[in-house]
Amino acid sequence: MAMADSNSVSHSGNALNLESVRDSLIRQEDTIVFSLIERARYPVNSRLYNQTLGLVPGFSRSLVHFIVKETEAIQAKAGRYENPEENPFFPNGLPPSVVPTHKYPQVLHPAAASININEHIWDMYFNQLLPLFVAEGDDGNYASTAASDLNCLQALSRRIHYGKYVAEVKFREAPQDYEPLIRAKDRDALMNLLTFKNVEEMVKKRVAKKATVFGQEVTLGNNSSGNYKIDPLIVSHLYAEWVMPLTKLVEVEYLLRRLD
Ligand SMILES: O=C(O)C(=O)C[C@]1(C(=O)O)C=C[C@@H](O)C=C1
Repeated sequence: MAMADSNSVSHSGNALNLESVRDSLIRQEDTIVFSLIERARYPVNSRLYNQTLGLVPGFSRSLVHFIVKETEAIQAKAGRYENPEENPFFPNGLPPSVVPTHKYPQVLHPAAASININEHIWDMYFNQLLPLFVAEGDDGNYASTAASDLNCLQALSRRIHYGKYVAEVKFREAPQDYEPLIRAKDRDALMNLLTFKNVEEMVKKRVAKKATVFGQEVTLGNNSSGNYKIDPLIVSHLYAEWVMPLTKLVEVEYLLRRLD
């Protein structure tokens, strides 16, 4: 029988420890790599991101902004943001959930809810990452392209904000090491303490390998074309330059609030 994957602490009921939290990060790599492969099906479609075209009557921002905001509103009604692992890109004015509340385990310090770096993730994704891996051109598939963008954004956001759980585990495992640094508000020392260079090297190699495996042309013969749907080097660059540094930023922000 297939087992439900333990993609998240809030669903798995697993003990919270560094291994289980890292397992979740590893599983989330699959989601991120697949979401990028899906987005790469479409060309850049830059009209989607242009604020000045006025594509949506009465809405002054870009079409992608409109689609993300409206999608988040319906997902909020269905309870998505009741899950402490999920953070909206447009938190202001979101409608409340209309479905029965699910009891998510209270793992995090309540201050976790005040940490949302999605503005940063939005900027990184559209201005730095996207131009690296999509083709030039415009095929008019704006709604589908925006849905793909939202999948990428949500997968990246979930992974990066998962730093809250990583930080909670690290704090619980060594409060005597973290507490003095938190009291001294010493960001640099906290950053050093929570950094494992060897783990980061493994993550970079593994995500590049996943991009190679998931993004290869599958044929029935054994002639591999050597073409990948997303360049494995771009995926490891994404992790090295943005995903891991932003996860660590979330970890530091969380720890700084951990004793409040
Ligand atoms: O695995 C950890 O310990 C994490 O904090 C996660 C992570 C990452 O983002 O992948 C971040 C910092 C560490 O240096 C190693 C990896």
